[in-house]
Amino acid sequence: MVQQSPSVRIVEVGPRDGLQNIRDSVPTQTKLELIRRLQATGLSTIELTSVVSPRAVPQLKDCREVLQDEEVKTFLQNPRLRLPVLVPNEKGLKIAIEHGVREVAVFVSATEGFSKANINCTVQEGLERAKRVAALALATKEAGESQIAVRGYVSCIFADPFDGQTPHSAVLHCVQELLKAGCYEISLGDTLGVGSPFNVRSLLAYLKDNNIPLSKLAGHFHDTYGQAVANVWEAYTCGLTVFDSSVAGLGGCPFAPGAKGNVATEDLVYMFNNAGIFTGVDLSRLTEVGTWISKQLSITNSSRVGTALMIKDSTKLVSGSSKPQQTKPLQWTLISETDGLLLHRSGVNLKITLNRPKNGNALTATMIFDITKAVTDANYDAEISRIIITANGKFFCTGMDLGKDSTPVARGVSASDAQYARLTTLFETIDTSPKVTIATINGPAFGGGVGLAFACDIRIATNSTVMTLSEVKLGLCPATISKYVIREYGLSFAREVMLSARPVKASELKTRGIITDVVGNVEQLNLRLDALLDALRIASPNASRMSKELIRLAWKDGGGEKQATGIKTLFDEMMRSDADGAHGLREFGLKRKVDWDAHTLQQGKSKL
Ligand SMILES: CC(C)(COP(=O)([O-])OP(=O)([O-])OC[C@H]1O[C@@H](n2cnc3c(N)ncnc32)[C@H](O)[C@@H]1OP(=O)([O-])[O-])[C@@H](O)C(=O)NCCC(=O)NCCSC(=O)C[C@@](C)(O)CC(=O)[O-]
Repeated sequence: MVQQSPSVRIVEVGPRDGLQNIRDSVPTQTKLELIRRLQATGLSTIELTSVVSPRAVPQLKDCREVLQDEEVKTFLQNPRLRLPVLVPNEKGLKIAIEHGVREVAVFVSATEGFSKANINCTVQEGLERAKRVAALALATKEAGESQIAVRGYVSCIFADPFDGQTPHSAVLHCVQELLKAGCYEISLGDTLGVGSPFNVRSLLAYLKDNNIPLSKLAGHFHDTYGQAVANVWEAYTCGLTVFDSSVAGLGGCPFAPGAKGNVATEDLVYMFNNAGIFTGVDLSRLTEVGTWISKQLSITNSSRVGTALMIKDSTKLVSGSSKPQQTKPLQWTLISETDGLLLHRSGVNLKITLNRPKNGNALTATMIFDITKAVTDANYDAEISRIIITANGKFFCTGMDLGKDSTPVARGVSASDAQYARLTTLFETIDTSPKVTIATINGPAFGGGVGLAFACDIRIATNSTVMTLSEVKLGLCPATISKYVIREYGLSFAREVMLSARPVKASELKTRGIITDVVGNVEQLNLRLDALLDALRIASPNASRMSKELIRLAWKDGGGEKQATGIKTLFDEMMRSDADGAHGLREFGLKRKVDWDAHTLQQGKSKL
């Protein structure tokens, strides 16, 4: 297969620029793991470390160990990878060469104040030093090997923390000198992160007018004022195609109070991907690296894209796949059909479909009995892990059957025990089910229909869904369902909607966290359900049951003796040698992920 070469090259500077300002020492193994993970995302240029004095940059005092690592050594020999190492002087260069480094980076500041503070010399002295290092590096040419490539950095291109604004001419001077010294590329660093697109365009135009080929320049923007992504885009439209960035936006500048790190690599990849500009980087893997390193360093992930994608991923479990159309639909087999109810089965999933659309799926006594029986049977079936309640037609469920022969009150009779018992048993059977229950709500719900949805663990819905506690309009109250409605809504909101019978739309239900996901239509709802069920394969059914029990204990007996005893019982149960935990931990030790659906189906025969 022909490999497409990236239209934009990203220079990942996380392991060096990103880490060097972190005060707590980062273990070498974490640095190595970061490099390995970054390389696996498709990034082909990664700045490995900096061979500097441990006194100057204590965080990178393990640069030799990093370069000596066997995997890094293999990377260094890979002709497809560029792995620059920052070297401040000849000593650093010598060490880098000894470790097989094939590309080094030299750096200067365009401004005197920062040069003095950062490398304790004038700009001119810094340039002389960089030139000496570059000359030595370029002179190095072992038998059969190409010479060492040299990249140049110019910092403070827009402003200096001590001197203020940087004149364009100061940047031009440094760029000219470094190019003359043999640097193949100069990275222009907005070290303080103060520049904006206007400054970028103005500087690049000036450099171009002064005969600096833009193909020799790279952009290195920090994000202090939130302009970094915009600056990269502006530089790209001006003609630059190489950009420095760091995963999770790692980095900072000790001389710029409040300075943010580098522009986040995730944000760049996302931006270029959206513009159809190929970076060669797998965004999803990169996001995982950003999340991982942020956790390792106990810092907030500064990548907006990384954070957004991480949240999206973490809600996938309850909200289904972000791309339902890419989910392979499950095969559902009809296993039973009664008056008003269909039962389908797919693997460990049982779907109960209310099938009385002409009457808005209002709950007849037969339906209540059949739903209760189906849930009860499933509760005892070791091969069922999840129960889905959904409906055919325009409505999800219009609640208790109000037909004239259906309710005692409609018949002019007061004896209501049987109806009370029916409804109570129905909702309680669902609510106390040890299985994961999912209401897949295809449209409006009223009264008992709301109760049906609220007795379930997870709710997903179409945007035509509206929930109405309409009982007061009929002179009734939401009696048996109140247990679940008030639990999920909370007292104040429950009071408001019970007393007003206000229809609550899907969008509001989503905002309130009642519905985890809203989709456009029933087809999408079915796909979203399948995606959700697929995502839940990672969860052990027994662990889910115990988790449900913990929630119940907190709800019913929070802070009390019963909760404490219940937690202890569940703790003991999960630690048993024959429990799911034993299997899960064994597989974890073998670095294997458990498909709990497959595992469940291997145990015993289904009763249904
Ligand atoms: C749903 C809309 C807005 C549709 O309003 P619409 O779109 O104008 O359609 P419609 O009214 O023509 O309804 C379509 C069909 O569904 C029937 N239908 C509809 N709902 C029921 C029902 N519950 N029971 C029996 N039949 C029902 C309705 O009678 C009609 O059948 P058709 O006349 O064509 O043969 C309207 O029909 C309506 O307002 N229905 C009543 C909804 C309601 O208020 N439900 C609450 C019931 S009380 C309850 O659930 C008590 C409980 C359980 O909470 C107590 C407790 O908690 O203990």
